[in-house]
Parts: sequence; structure tokens; C-alpha cells
Amino acid sequence: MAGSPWPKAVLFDLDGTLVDSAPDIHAALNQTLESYGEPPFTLEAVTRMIGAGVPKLIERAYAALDKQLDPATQDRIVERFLKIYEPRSAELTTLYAGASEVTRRLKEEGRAIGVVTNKPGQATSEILRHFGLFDLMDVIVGGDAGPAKKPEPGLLLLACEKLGLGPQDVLFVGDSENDVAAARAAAIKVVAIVGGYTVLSKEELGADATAEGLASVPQLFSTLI
Ligand SMILES: O=C(O)COP(=O)(O)O
Ligand SMILES: [Mg+2]
Repeated sequence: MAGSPWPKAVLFDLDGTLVDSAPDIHAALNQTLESYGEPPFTLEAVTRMIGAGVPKLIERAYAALDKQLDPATQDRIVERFLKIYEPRSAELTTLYAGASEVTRRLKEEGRAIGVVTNKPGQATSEILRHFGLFDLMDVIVGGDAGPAKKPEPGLLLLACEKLGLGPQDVLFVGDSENDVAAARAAAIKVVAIVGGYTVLSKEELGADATAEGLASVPQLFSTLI
């Protein structure tokens, strides 16, 4: 293995980290809202609602409309959103600079790589396939995999289990406070990528390290052991 032997695996968050998926989520959310007679949101407003999973996205959208949803109604809206989003999840979505190169480089170095996202598994796989990353991944854990979503540690721990690795062997790369909190709770080191979907500053995020882009993540390995 070239360079530092640590980490044995690098797990990536998806939205705001590997892909800029906000334009498709924005379009699908507005189409969903329109079908219920609600007004649209701007891309900027929707971007700030992303990162805690689809039920939270819907809850946040309705909260911004000053509406509270009962659980059954929320479930119905989530289902409609997914029906609209899944087939179009890679239409306007783009890969961030360095995503392809860094994942391939890590694999060449003999490391395992994976995705741990709050986005449901089907749309996650669809997007990774679209960008030619699906076959490269050793593990993919979506928000509907079973454990509670990030900021809880369960999705990350499930990915470790599937890889047969302990938390100390793994690095997580994410963009938001949910990623940092989930990694901390799982005792996994975490790098925050600047410029994702969070409104927090890098100081407020409090990750073990921050990177201006995906390409500079490998440089941080030796400083994180
Ligand atoms: O909010 C979502 O659906 C997913 O967000 P994540 O990929 O940043 O976890
Ligand atoms: Mg994210």
C-alpha cells in the first residue's frame, strides 16, 4: 500500500460530499409540494434542508411553510417524494471535483471505500451507478438500512461490520454536523469537506480535520493517526 497504512477504509457521505445532489432534490421536492398545492422553495432554501434524510427534508419543508405534519401524512408525502425523486435522482446531480480520482486512488492503494448516507439505498445506488462509482464501492449503507440515521452512529457501525473492520481502522469524510456527530459517537475519525450543505463554519463543525476539497483528503491521513 502506498503512503500511510492508515486508514484501512475510507467511508464517504453522499449529499454535499461526493455529489451535489441538491438540484434534483430541489426539483423533486417542489414537484411533490406542487402536487399538494404548496408553493415552491428556492434551491438555496432546499439545500439547507438536506442531510438528515428524506423524512426530515419533508418535515423541514413543511415547518418552513408553518405546517406541522402528523406521522401518517408525513409518511405519505415521503413516499410521493421518493416516487418522484428516485427515477430522476441523477438528472441534474453532479459529481464534486476529485470524487472519481480520490476514490480510485484509495482503491489502488489497497484501501476499502464505501458510502454511508442518510439518503435511501435505492436512490444512492442509482446515483453511484450513474457516475460509475457503484462497482468501486466495498460497502454502501443507505439511510433505510436499519439503524437510526446520522447523527446516530448505527449506519457507520454497520458499514464497519460489513467491512469486518473496527472503527479505529476507518476514516469518515462528510460535510455536515450530522456526519461529525455520527463519527464521534462511533469513535471514527472524521474529515469535513468545506463547501457542502451545512451552514456551520469549519470551526463550528469541529471535525478532526477539514479539507477544501476531496482531492486533499489523502494528504491528511498521516496527521490523523
Ligand atoms: O439528507 C439526505 O437524504 C442524505 O444526506 P447525506 O448523504 O448527506 O447523508
Ligand atoms: Mg451530506
